[in-house]
Amino acid sequence: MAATTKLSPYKAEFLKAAIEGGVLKFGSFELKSKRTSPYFFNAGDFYRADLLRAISTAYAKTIIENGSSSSPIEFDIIFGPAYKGIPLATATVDKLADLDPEKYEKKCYSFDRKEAKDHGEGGNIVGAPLKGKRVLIVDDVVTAGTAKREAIGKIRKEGGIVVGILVALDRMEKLPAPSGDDSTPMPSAIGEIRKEYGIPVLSILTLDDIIGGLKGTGVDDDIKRMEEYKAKYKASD
Ligand SMILES: O=P(O)(O)OC[C@H]1O[C@H](OP(=O)(O)OP(=O)(O)O)[C@H](O)[C@@H]1O
Ligand SMILES: O=C(O)c1cc(=O)[nH]c(=O)[nH]1
Repeated sequence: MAATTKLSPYKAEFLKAAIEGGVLKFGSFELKSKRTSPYFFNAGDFYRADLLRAISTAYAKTIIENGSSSSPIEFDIIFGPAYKGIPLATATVDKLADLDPEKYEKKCYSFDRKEAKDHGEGGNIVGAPLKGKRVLIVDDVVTAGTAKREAIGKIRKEGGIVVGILVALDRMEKLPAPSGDDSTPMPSAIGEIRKEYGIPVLSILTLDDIIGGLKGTGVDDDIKRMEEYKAKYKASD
């Protein structure tokens, strides 16, 4: 892939790594929503060390960059919802400590079990205790928002304070309309979570970043299909 020019360097590097590593694919994919998408991002494929490094670096830089803006995300614990969120959250806290030890080396990670353990240490949270702590959720994507709401519920039940969510990709797409009519304007799942919980939901990349980052790289057909998909499913918020 030729170098991308419109994105900030860390976003462009992440996009390049995701495509070259086969994590971001182009073609025809059925989503959880049953929509047929011309692109698919599978965070379960970040299992190779160089790819894990690429995504944890991009998460860490998104946090650091946001931290220098007027609304910094201050947190004590990065929480990764089971299962795919677990390696993402642990790698991110490690990468943050590498990039800025003074600020991040005492930050912690934590994650949930899908099923509570009734022996040994018991419970359904592994890692740093959440009580009274500011918790940033790191995960792959938001589709309907169900898994994120569940994670927020678990964290709050343990006494943690959820301060934000960071995902790898914001697909910028609308929730399905109750009528099933795709032409009905609808908000995004990410937008609904922002409103409902009053927390920031950040992403490394958006669909617009992918389209913009790919322009001029000779994949015009993929770009066209993503633009058509966006025209059909873009959220109203
Ligand atoms: O419901 P949403 O918040 O929109 O998110 C969708 C989540 O669903 C999938 O993971 P899943 O919960 O199936 O768990 P897994 O990581 O074990 O695959 C996917 O990888 C997202 O993380
Ligand atoms: O909406 C989905 O099901 C979905 C889209 C995507 O790009 N990646 C993913 O893991 N799920």
